[in-house]
Amino acid sequence: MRNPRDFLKPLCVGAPDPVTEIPFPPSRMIHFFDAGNEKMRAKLPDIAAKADIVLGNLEDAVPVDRKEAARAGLVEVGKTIDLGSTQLWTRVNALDSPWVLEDLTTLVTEIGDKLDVIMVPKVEGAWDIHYMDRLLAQLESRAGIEKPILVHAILETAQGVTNVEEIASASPRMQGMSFGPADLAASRRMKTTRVGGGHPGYQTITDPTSADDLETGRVRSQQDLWHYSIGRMVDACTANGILPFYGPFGDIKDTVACEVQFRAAFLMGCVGTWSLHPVQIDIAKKVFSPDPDEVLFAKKVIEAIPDGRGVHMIDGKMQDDATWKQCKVMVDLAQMLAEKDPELAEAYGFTPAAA
Ligand SMILES: CC(=O)SCCNC(=O)CCNC(=O)[C@H](O)C(C)(C)COP(=O)(O)OP(=O)(O)OC[C@H]1O[C@@H](n2cnc3c(N)ncnc32)[C@H](O)[C@@H]1OP(=O)(O)O
Ligand SMILES: O=CC(=O)O
Ligand SMILES: [Mg+2]
Repeated sequence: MRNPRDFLKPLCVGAPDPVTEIPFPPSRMIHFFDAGNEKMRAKLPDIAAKADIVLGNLEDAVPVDRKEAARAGLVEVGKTIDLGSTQLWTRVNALDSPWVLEDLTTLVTEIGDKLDVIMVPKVEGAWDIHYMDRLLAQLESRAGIEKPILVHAILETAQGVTNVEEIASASPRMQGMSFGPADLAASRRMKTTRVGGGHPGYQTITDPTSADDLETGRVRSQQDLWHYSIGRMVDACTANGILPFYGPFGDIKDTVACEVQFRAAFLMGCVGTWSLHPVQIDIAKKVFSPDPDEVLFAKKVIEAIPDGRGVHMIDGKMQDDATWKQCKVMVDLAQMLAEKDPELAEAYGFTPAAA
């Protein structure tokens, strides 16, 4: 284990100092695009105006013969497109692939000052983050980068889930984690063919009403395949001051199920999700911006209990120190989002000056 006193020292002479706090700007959706696809690249300024984070994907979904085009397209994006306050991320190829070294070398050297976060797929343990940590420090030093590039791990292998706590605490560069249900399903030998969401076969059933009739009157209920792993990810991230995200939802046309999957993750503590298609940006924005009625109630609780202590009845519900803290989480998030979005500021009842 590293000497804890060295944890916040750069891992290469001339590299920037690690951050002490992970920044938490609006992060409701990480919008994936293929920078090698000219059509998608052309849409990026409009997409960036709506999305909190845009991510140039170099890994899965980019075919082998277009890996270099995707990388070169992302360099062009970084050099030529002004994304305003929208963050620019990338997902590099996996650490066991032949492309990742060139991904990292090229991107840090060419647009390292524009990249906020590098998403690393198929992270299995702290050793993968340690590799990234040292290499990024060397590349940052060589390129004269002043702000450290942060690292985001995808939780998408059985070994990654087993080691989730050590991954979350492996480096001060760790910005957060995304849940990757597609690769995780394959890694675990789950018998599914989907990218996220539920499965009609994963159910519970009530007892039979009679021994002779096993069919009628029994209620079946579809269960959440991902609850356990998302819960572990949320706890590991939050315990280490980093941010948990849900990942992809592949049934682009099923906007209803997408919204349900996103909302389950939001309620469990995720701060955002991936959007794979422009239609998912609006779903993510709706779900990961807290409901105005909940925010108004939370504001009422905070106003009614200025010191956050004791027991109170508000609208027939018991409130105490713990509910006050929940309300504070809700209002702080609402305030942060309202600063970016005047419509939300109005819905949440913040005057522009207070927002
Ligand atoms: C398991 C994982 O690893 S998930 C992460 C990896 N996967 C990805 O990154 C996938 C990203 N998304 C995509 O490639 C596409 O959205 C697809 C393949 C899913 C669907 O694409 P299409 O069939 O072209 O969708 P559709 O016809 O509805 O597209 C409408 C328009 O939106 C554009 N568009 C689609 N997806 C995106 C996107 N992610 N970003 C920007 N523009 C997009 C299309 O180019 C098309 O433009 P046009 O109207 O000018 O022709
Ligand atoms: O990369 C994401 C996944 O679900 O796999
Ligand atoms: Mg994956």
